[in-house]
Amino acid sequence: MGKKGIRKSSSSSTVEIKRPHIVKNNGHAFRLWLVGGCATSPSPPHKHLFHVQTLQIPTPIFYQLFLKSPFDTWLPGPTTKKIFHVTQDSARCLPPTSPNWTPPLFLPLSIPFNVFLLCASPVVFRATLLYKHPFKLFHYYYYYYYYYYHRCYQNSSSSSLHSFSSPHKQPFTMPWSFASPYVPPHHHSNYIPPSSDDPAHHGFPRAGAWPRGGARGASGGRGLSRPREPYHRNSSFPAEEPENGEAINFDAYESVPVEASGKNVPPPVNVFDDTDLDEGLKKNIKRCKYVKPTPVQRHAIPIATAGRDLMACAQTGSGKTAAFCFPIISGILKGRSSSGFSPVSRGVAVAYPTALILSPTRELSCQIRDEANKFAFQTGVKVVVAYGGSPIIQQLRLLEKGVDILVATPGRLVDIIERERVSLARIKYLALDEADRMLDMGFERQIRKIVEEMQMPPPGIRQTLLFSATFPNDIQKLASDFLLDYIFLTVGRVGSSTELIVQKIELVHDTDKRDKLVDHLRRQKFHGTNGKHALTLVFVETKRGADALENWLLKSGFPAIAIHGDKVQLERERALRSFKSGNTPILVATDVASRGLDIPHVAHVINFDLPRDIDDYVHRIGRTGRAGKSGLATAFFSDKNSPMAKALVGLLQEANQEVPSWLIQFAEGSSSGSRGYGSQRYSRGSYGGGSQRYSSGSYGGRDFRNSTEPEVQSYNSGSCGGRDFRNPTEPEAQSYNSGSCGGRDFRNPTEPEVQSYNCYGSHGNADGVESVSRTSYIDTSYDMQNSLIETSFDSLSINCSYDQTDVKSGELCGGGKVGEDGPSGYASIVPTGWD
Ligand SMILES: Nc1ncnc2c1ncn2[C@@H]1O[C@H](COP(=O)(O)OP(=O)(O)OP(=O)(O)O)[C@@H](O)[C@H]1O
Repeated sequence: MGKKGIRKSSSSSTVEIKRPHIVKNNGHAFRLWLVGGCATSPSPPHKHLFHVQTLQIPTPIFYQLFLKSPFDTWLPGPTTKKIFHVTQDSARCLPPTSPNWTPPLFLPLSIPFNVFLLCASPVVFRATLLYKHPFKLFHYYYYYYYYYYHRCYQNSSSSSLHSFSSPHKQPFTMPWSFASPYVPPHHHSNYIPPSSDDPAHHGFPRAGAWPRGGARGASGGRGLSRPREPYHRNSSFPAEEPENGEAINFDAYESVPVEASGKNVPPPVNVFDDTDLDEGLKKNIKRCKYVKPTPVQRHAIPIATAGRDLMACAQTGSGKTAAFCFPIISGILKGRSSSGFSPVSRGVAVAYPTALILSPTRELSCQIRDEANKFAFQTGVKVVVAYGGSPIIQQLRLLEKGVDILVATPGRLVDIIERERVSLARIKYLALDEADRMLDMGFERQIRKIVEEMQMPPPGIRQTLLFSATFPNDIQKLASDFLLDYIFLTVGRVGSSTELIVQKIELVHDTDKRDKLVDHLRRQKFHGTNGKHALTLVFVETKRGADALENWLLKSGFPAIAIHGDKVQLERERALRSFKSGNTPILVATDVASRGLDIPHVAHVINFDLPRDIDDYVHRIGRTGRAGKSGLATAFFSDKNSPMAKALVGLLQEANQEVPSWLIQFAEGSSSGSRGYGSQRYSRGSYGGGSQRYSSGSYGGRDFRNSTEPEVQSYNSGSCGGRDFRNPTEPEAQSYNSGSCGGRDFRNPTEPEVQSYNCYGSHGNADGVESVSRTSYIDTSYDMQNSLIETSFDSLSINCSYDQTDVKSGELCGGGKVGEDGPSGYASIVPTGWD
C-alpha cells in the first residue's frame, strides 16, 4: 500500500485515496485500510490529523456500512446508494438516530481506520481525506477497533454479520466479548456540541461533558459498568505553555546524598544554563517549566555531555528520563549531519538512528518517546517508538521517514533489525532505562544480542548511559561489559525515595486482604474531592489475580481496571489512560506497571501481594511520591511473605520509616534460616546468604568496583543508594555525601579512587586531587520549593484538587490537582499503535 494509490488533489490539503487496500474479504465484509496522509503531510507528521470528508461507494448495490469512529462504537452508515458525506457538521447537527447520521472520523496521519461493509459483492471504495490541523489529537480511540473488529470478524459467521443490519435506531452492539465499552458522546444526555469556532475541540465534547456510565450500559464488557474515558489530551504537542503550574516541594532533595565514582568525574551543575546543552533544547526545558535540574540531572548531564559512559542509580521519580534524554538530544543537535537514513540496494529504506533507548515495557517506551518528543520540540530531532503488541507496519512506516532517536522494547527491535529496516551501525548513544531489569534474566540475552551482535559500534565509539533506581552488584557486573571507563553515580537513598513515601506494612491473613483493601479504598473515597477516589495503584502477584480482583472490586462498586501482560496492548493502554485520567481511579496491576511509569497524582500504592524481590517493591512504591510530592505505600504482609521481612526492615530503616515490631520478629525468625523462596533475590546484602540477596542496609546498589572503593566522589552525608562494585575499598570514589548511598560502584570493592565532596559548593578535596579517600558534600543546591512545576504543555483548565491529607497520620497522600477530566500534568502515555 503505502503511497501507491494516493493522489494529491488540486487542493493542497486534500488527498484522495484511489485504491484503498482491502485487507479482508470473505464475500460479505471488508476491512479497509485507508492510509494516505503521508503523501502530502508536512512534517512533523505525527501532529496532523486527517479528517475523512467523503466516502464514496459507487457500486449500485445494497450495502450496509459500519464505520469505526474515534468514539469507539460501530455505527451503521446510511443504507443508500448515493455518496454520503462524513463530516463533522453532519455528525454534529443530526441526531444519532437519524438515518443520515454518521460519526465524524478523525485520522492521524497514515494510521488505518476500519470501514466495515456488508454487501453482496465486492465494491470499490473511494475516500477523500481532508487535512486538518489539530490542536489536540484524538486518534487513540479508534485503535480499539482494529482489534475488536478483527476478533469479531474472525469469530462471526456470516449470519451473525447480517444481524448488524438493523440499522439507524441504535448503535450496533457487538457480542459482549468484542464490544467496546465506550459510549459516543452523542448518546450522552449532557453532550454539548462544541462550537465550530472552538479549535480546541474540533467536534469533540468538552472534558466535563463525559459521563462515567454510558447508554450502552451492559455492553461495557462482562456486564459490569466501567467508567468511560474522556478524550485524551495529547501533551506531546507542546503548542502552548501550561497556564497553571503546581508547586512541588523539592526541599526533600536538599540534602540528597550523591556519590560518583570513576576517573575524572565532571563536576555537577546547579542550573540548566550552566550545562553544555543545545540552546534549542534549553528553550524546551524552560517550556517544560523545569526550573532547576533534579539531583540526578545535576550530576548526570555534565557527565553525559562530556561524552562519558555512565551507570546511574537514582530514586524513583527523580527525573532520570530527562537526565539521559537531554544529553542525547543535545548531542544529536550538535552533530546533526551524521544522522538520517539511506536506501539500500533493494530499495527498502533502512533507518539509521543516532540514539537507541531501550526500555522493558511498551508503556514505558511510549512514555519515553513522549518525553523525548516534548524535549525535542521544534528542534527537528525525530523520535520513533517501536514496541510489540501493535502492528509493525505502522512503526516501519514511521522509521522509513527517518529517525534520530529510536525508543524500543528489545523484542520488537530485534524483529525490525532482522527485517533490515533499522541498522544500528550509526548509533552514537545507547541508553538503557530500568537497566537492571533489562539485564536481568528475562532480557539479558536479547540485550546482548542487540548490543554485541547487531552492528552497534563498540564502547568508546558509542556512548552508553544506564539508568535505574536499583542496581544490584551482579547486574552491575553484567552491565560493565557494555561500558568503557564509566562513571557510577548514585543519587539518594535509592531504595525508598527518601521520606517522601510513607510506607506502612500491615500484617494480614491472606483471607482478609480484600476486606483490608476495601477499608483503604473507602477511606480514599472519603478523602477524595467531589466524591472521586484518589488514584490508587494496587499491585498483585499474578495476572489471574489481577483479573479476579478487578472483577471483585467492580462488583463491590469500586471503579477498578486491571493491567497485566496477558491483556492485549489496546486493553493495557486503555487501562492506563483511564487510570491516568482519573476516570477509573483504581488500577489493579502486576509488575508490568511497576517500573518507570510516571503517572501524576498516584496517591496510594497498595501492595496487595508483596513482590518476591525487594527491588520490585522499591519500583512499585515509586509510582507514588514522585518529583518531590508525598505519597503513601501500604503493603499487606502475610505469613508467606516472611522471607521478605529482613529486606523490608532494612528498607524501612533506610528510609526512616516506622518499623512494626512484629516485622522485626519475622525478620529475626527468617534470619535463623527459613527463607523458603529458593534462589530468589529479596534484597541486597547483609541479611542474605549464599546465592540469595536479602538486604544490606544499603539499598539500590553501590558501584561494584568499589569493593575497595577506589574512586568515589561523595557529595553528601548520607547513606547512598548504591555503590560501585569496582570500589570495594573506595580508593578513587568521589563522594558528595557521607552516607550509605543507594548504590555503589561494584568496581570499588576497596574504594581506591574515591573523590569526595563533603559539602556541595566547597568541593571536598582541598587540593583538587581526585584520587583521595571519600569526603562528603551536602548538596544544598536543589531547592525548588517555590518553583512552578508543570510538565504538561496542555493548557486545559484544572478545576479541583484532591485532598492532600496528612502524611503522618497515614491518611491519603499524594494530592495534586485534578480537573474534571482527571489529574493535571503530563499525560505521558500516548499510545500510537494498533493491536
Ligand atoms: N528538573 C525537573 N523539574 C521539575 N520536574 C521534573 C524535572 N525533571 C523531571 N521532572 C518530572 O519528574 C517526574 C518524574 O520523572 P521521571 O519519570 O523521569 O522519573 P524517573 O527517575 O525516571 O522515575 P522511575 O525511577 O520511576 O523511572 C516527571 O513527571 C518529570 O516530568
